[in-house]
Amino acid sequence: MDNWKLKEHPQLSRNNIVAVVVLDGWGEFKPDKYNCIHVADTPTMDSFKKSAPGRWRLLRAHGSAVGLPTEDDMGNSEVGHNALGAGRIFAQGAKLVDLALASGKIYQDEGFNYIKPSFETGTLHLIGLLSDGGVHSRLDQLQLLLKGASERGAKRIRLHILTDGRDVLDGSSVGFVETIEKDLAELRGKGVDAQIASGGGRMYVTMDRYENDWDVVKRGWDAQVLGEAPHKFKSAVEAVKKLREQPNANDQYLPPFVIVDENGKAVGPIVDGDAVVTFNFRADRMVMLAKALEYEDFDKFDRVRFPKIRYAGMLQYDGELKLPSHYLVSPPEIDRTSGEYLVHNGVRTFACSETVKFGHVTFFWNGNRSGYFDSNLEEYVEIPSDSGITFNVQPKMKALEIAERAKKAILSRRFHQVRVNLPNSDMVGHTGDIEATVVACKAADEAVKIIIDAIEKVGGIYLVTADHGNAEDMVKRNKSGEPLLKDGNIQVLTSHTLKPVPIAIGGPGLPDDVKFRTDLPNGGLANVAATFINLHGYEAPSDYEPSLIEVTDD
Ligand SMILES: O=C(O)[C@@H](CO)OP(=O)(O)O
Ligand SMILES: [Mn+2]
Ligand SMILES: [Mn+2]
Repeated sequence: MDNWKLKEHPQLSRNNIVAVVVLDGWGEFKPDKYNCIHVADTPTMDSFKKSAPGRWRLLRAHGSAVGLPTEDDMGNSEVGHNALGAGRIFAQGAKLVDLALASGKIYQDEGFNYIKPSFETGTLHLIGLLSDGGVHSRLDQLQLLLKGASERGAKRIRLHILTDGRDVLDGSSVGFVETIEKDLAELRGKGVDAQIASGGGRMYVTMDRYENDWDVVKRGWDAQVLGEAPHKFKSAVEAVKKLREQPNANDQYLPPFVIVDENGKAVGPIVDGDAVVTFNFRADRMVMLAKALEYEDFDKFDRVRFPKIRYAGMLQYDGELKLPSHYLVSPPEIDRTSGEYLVHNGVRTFACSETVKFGHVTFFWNGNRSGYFDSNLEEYVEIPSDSGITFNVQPKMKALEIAERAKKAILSRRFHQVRVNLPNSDMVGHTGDIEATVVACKAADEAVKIIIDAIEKVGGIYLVTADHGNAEDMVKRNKSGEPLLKDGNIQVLTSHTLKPVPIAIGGPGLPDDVKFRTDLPNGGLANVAATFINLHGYEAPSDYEPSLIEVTDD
């Protein structure tokens, strides 16, 4: 690729300072007491809405608009930020794995053939998130993989499960474990020695991200590899049921457990000669474990034992690090992202969030690629997140710090694009704590105000949007939209939603005649990159989804 030069925009000038703000988990929904954004005091975001339709509108952020298999798939940060940064819609991991399983190609490709020799004398270990959430993994894909691997010679299989409660309702873990236990029993009926070997809640065991807290990965390592955990059970159904009885227990944070035989011995530690597959397709929360499983040199925690295994990821999780080096399905090839174009055209970028979302505006934004395109033109700042807490205890998180850092970058006039992710509505929404989520939404709104004020001072432009819904609806509903009661109680929705997200543009640098086009009613997140490329004074590459704006002459 040598033609990185973007054409100058015929009407919009270059060298503007453009703030690109992504509110994580901020969708649009009717006023309702379970709509935390509506309940919260959010004057800044509300004020944008008044400029509709010309400078405020809604965007699609789920399903096919972000490359997911069906319109029932809620949006998520990975696919959302991929679309925002890349300006095009790519078939995403969930879909690519579906296709590879349906065609059987998954069993013909390099990754599976790499692990297969271990089936002869070793065990096949499958590690991943056990739910049908479709954000990080999917139960039906795991079921197909179990069947497919056993038909192709895996004689001893151990499953290391992570319970969800974040992409699906809390408490649903029991049902998922029961379902997979049935599949394993069927396999045993066919002579395959298959069982669950360990488990734990995704947020407490294994699925940390962006190196926020290595202890999370270590707890998983101890259970999965060493066969050691504070809790030991004879069966996983019993484990999950019992551990959920502890005060304040929930699926996301279940402590690690191992399954033991009648002599109290762990049934499935990972040992030399075994094969391991991490079956999540989504990258961010698997990269840390992938490093622990693959890197010879590793100093993040004491692994005690580093077994000689054949390891493959469901996908390759990091295209820059080529991690893991073996994988069952090739990841989407998200190339020529907006960030790469901007550096080739001399546009200077500053990106910032706190640890738990830092990779969203860098790694995901740049097409699942770590590092800078050009460190002379880019600066990425990570504000350390609190670790070891659930964010309902600190619903303001680091929103203020992120906004202040962005403000400084804007006022310095050193950057053309100042890009941030404000995590509050998403991270606190996932805790299911409605009161705290209201506080979170207000904090995010205040952070937006700080950034907008800075843009005002430098005569710049702002573009404020979100990656998917979450805090705007915190209750499970029936088909007619009423809360779906269970035993007379509402069921708190901890997951993302299918709702559209707002986008607002403005600022003193935005010419009066710039408005949202009216001919893109189905516009989605992938249309945003061309939009901000225009705001930087350039035409977007011709194969990008069209820009949302036009320069009118009235
Ligand atoms: O926390 C996460 O991993 C997901 C939900 O599973 O949220 P987000 O896509 O917003 O990062
Ligand atoms: Mn998100
Ligand atoms: Mn989320």
